[in-house]
Amino acid sequence: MSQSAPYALPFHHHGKSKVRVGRVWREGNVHHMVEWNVNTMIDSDMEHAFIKGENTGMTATDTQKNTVYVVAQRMSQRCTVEQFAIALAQHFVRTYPLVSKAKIYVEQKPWARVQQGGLPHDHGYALQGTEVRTVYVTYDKAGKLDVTAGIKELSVLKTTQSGYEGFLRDQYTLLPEVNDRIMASTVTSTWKYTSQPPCYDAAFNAARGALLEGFLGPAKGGIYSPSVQFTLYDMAKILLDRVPQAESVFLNMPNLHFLPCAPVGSTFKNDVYVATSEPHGNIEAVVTRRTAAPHVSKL
Ligand SMILES: O=c1[nH]c(=O)c2[nH]c(=O)[nH]c2[nH]1
Repeated sequence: MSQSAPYALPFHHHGKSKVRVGRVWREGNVHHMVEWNVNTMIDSDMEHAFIKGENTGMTATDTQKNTVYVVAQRMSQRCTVEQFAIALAQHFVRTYPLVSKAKIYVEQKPWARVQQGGLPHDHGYALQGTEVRTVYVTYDKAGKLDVTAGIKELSVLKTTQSGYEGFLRDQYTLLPEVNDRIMASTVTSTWKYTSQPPCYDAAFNAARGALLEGFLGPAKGGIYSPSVQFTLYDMAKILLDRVPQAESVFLNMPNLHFLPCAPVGSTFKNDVYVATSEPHGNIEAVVTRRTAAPHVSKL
């Protein structure tokens, strides 16, 4: 760094946000489509741009955006969002000498093939739910690859098998203790892989299934939740059981309150609720294997 620079620049990176790409793989009449929202970020030796106003050697964010489409086209075989993010990160590090690390975050929109008369449609998709599949990949010059997969805003609700009792009471506490309430959340989770699973899609589906099972329990009867906290830990536990390549699970769980309602002229009869989204509780934790380093990530 320049001797004449009056202040240090301990951190900088630059990238392009929200690059939206659709990718279709046409296998005869059967087409496969994904939609990705890509965020690129690169660490590079570009102090001179900040301090001296010299852009020599800089990989412009416009170039990064263009590269998203180039690498999407290069993925000639159907691929997972993780494989795409890895290819993109490796491209930046391997192509540009001044780039020391690429950090790629991608959200996949929940397009799902429509079933028509019991048959999968050749080329027709519908949006499934609101949850988004995510991946955050980093790759550096030393060849260190980190893959953190996730799901954003998986909306879940159960009408019973949830309560909240035994908490501290003082002059500020109004909340009654209950052993039967509605529990609802939009779960955001990320899990970091120590090694590559045999199939990223299968690992994602297993993780999603684990989160749902931890929240809801078995189809018949469900499972009792004494708090969002306990359920969160259970969800992460099942995920770590089912996905052996995952080492650390981050979970963010808003507690979306359904408030018992007494309609005018009546009382609460376990049937009518005021549905709310704000204010909401917010419970967050990281659960890891004993030997693993935690990753804290809202991505
Ligand atoms: O499961 C819950 N955890 C809390 O921490 C909390 N706080 C609260 O008011 N209700 C709940 N419910």
